Amino acid sequence: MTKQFRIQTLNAISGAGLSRFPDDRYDVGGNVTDPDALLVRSAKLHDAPIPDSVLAIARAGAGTNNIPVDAMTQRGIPVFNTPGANANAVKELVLAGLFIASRNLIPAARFAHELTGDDAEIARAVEAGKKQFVGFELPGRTLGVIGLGAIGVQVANAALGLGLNVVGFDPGISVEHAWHLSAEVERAESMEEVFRRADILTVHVPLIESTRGLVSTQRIALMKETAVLLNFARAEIVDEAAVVAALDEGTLGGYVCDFPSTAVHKHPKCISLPHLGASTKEAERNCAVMAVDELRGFLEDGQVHNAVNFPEAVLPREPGTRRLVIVNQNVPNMVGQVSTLVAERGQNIANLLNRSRGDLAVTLVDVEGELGEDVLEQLRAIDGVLSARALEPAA
Ligand SMILES: NC(=O)c1ccc[n+]([C@@H]2O[C@H](COP(=O)([O-])OP(=O)(O)OC[C@H]3O[C@@H](n4cnc5c(N)ncnc54)[C@H](O)[C@@H]3O)[C@@H](O)[C@H]2O)c1
Ligand SMILES: O=C(O)[C@H](O)COP(=O)(O)O
Repeated sequence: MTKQFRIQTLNAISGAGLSRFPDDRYDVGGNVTDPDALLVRSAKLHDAPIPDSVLAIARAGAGTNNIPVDAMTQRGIPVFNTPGANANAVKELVLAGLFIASRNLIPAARFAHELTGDDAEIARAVEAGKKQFVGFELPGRTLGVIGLGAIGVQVANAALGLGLNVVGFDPGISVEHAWHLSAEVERAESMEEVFRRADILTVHVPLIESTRGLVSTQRIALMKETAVLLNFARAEIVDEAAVVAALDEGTLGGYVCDFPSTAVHKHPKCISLPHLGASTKEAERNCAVMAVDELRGFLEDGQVHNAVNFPEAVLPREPGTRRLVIVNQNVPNMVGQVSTLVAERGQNIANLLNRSRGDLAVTLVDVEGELGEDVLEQLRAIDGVLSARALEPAA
């Protein structure tokens, strides 16, 4: 039996999320063809053809740099992500990174793993060898945080609890995140100030053109020679060649990141983890649940919540009406043309919502009576309409 919606998953997505797609109406899986929506984690979609059937893409996670967002916007396809759903998991790994760096934990564990002999010999080797792993304590040191979004705020607040001084920089901090940021976090006047002052510096910005190579040769040169750089955001935010050069010259103390590469994974002053930031059961569940709910909201009701390229458009369904979901360019007279078209058919509009973001707008129109393919053809023919769908009556 053909089901109403088809979802193609391009990564392993938590069952706690997938089970929210009602079985009787959704076909879900990696082999689904002609999907209405794609559900991904880190799968790279830039070079993959996105089928014409796709109405929406959801990223069960934070970063959408693996998705051609601009091209999807041009096609009128919303790209959803799951803000904050994995922030605690990343915060915990960043804290682990702090301790890994301050107490030389990975080389120390490697040393212990390599010990040979009987217990007495091991005990002697431990006492002789441990001095090479002497670390430093965190209270009184300064943590610099670049990017105070869902993750940066949690890292900053938790670091205060460990006795660190925290200095942060985020010119675009949201009101929501500012509310959650402890007043004890000092606001830096510039990014450079953070680089200069930090004993440990951590970056929590998205990978976009303006953040690519943000940790550059020039900025690393501002850092203390003993400073440690943490990168649990994206590899490309850091100029790896510049980091390796500074580590080799002794002008940077260490680099801990979530992104192994040929440049860093074997470097004696680098610790890299295999992109584990969001890999907890809790984060995987949170992200999947949120992403599935976002997709269902859009497919079933035309609602847009947490899209990175679309305006928020949330309008409760009007019982008994059919809904037109129109994605259009944000130009004058779109709503006028849509409502005229409906009125000329002698149909009443029970409810209407028009929301815009940049060059794009979403128009939801709840209409009394039938809506056939003809009205959709007419809507799609309007200059500036990118897509139009009609949804069955709400219960
Ligand atoms: N390692 C992992 O597994 C993992 C997991 C989750 C997220 N991430 C990465 O971390 C990034 C941040 O996640 P988030 O949930 O905190 O996102 P978020 O959108 O809540 O926060 C990002 C913050 O960065 C700020 N920002 C952007 N450009 C900046 C700049 N040039 N200087 C200073 N601040 C700037 C924004 O204003 C925003 O407040 C994601 O985009 C993703 O790439 C990695
Ligand atoms: O941006 C994110 O949310 C993280 O990088 C997590 O990626 P993952 O879902 O592939 O673990």
